[in-house]
Amino acid sequence: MTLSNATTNQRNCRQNTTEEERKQNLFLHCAHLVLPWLTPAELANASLTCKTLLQISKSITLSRSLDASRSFENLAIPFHNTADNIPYAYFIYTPSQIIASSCSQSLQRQFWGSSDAAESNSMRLLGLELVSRMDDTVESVSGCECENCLEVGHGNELFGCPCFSGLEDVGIVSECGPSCACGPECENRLTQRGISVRLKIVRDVQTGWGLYADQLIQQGQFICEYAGELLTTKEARGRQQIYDELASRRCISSALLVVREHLPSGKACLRMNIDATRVGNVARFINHACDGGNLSTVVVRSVGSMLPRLCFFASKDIKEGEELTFSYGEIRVRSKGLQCFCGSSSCFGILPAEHT
Ligand SMILES: C[S@@+](CC[C@H](N)C(=O)[O-])C[C@H]1O[C@@H](n2cnc3c(N)ncnc32)[C@H](O)[C@@H]1O
Repeated sequence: MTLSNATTNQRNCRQNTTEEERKQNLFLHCAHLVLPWLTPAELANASLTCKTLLQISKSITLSRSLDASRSFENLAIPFHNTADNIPYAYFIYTPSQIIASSCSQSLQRQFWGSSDAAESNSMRLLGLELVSRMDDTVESVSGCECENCLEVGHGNELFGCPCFSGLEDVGIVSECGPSCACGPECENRLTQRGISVRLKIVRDVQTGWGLYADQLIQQGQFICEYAGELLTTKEARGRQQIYDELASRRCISSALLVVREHLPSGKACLRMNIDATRVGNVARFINHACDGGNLSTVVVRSVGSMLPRLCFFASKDIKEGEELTFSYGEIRVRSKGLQCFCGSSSCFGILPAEHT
């Protein structure tokens, strides 16, 4: 071989290597873009194809298990499982209520689990745009123009803002909203700033995933909203039938909540059907306790917002590591009623089911 032949071979070889590297980098880049959109079953299939995809799938699974909220909340909410080998629960995350019909097309899947923070952030913002937030449904009512919405009086009572009415004891609270001049930092928007207590999601063999306190929580502290798809009663009835059927075969853990607001006369004046089964937030993991648990539910109205929101507050002091629970409602005898494992001394033995 002559000297010039050898040099040409070396150059071809280097060009081939660079081309191989370029293809490999492109493959990696595409995999990092596509795999976080996959469901667990699709991810498992992809991981069987080659070592590279197996590695990426593993890192996606780890990052999913570290934050159920996909950075939508202020604090990460991790999954913990020593009961079996399921690393996380898969669903589409929304930090606030959404209208079911508008999300059915756009929210079939969600970007979740990339270890690249920049990519994750831009995809999260894209996800937020896809979510048609209830904040957009604004009534034309005039709100407050206070400089300081809530002032503390001598007896520690709050007063000042006409929007404020704190009636937690009867389960209704009114907050400043989109029609008010005050901004997001206003003290009378407690439930609008997202989750501010550390929480975790723990798996139990009998009750499945459950939401737990990861710090001491004081009585009266705001925990989270019950976010999900807002359904018409007709839609809710249809979905409940399907969920009941699937739940009796242990194929699904449904999270369809019916909220009724009552007039002092006892008559129901408002009914909300919130389904967090497919699209929801961490409240979908709150299990039932026959003794009422440690959470109370409060209907929160924000001035100018058309629809109220259902929020959870601590009904007593809650220790770090304690499970957060509330009562799903009255027990009703059903042929396919699920067994209750709440463990309280007043346990009825059967899970309450909604009259949808
Ligand atoms: C809103 S989800 C709560 C999260 C659920 N544990 C999960 O794994 O996704 C409601 C479902 O959780 C289960 N569950 C909740 N409380 C329970 C209890 N006290 N005993 C047994 N199962 C319970 C039932 O399967 C119920 O349909």
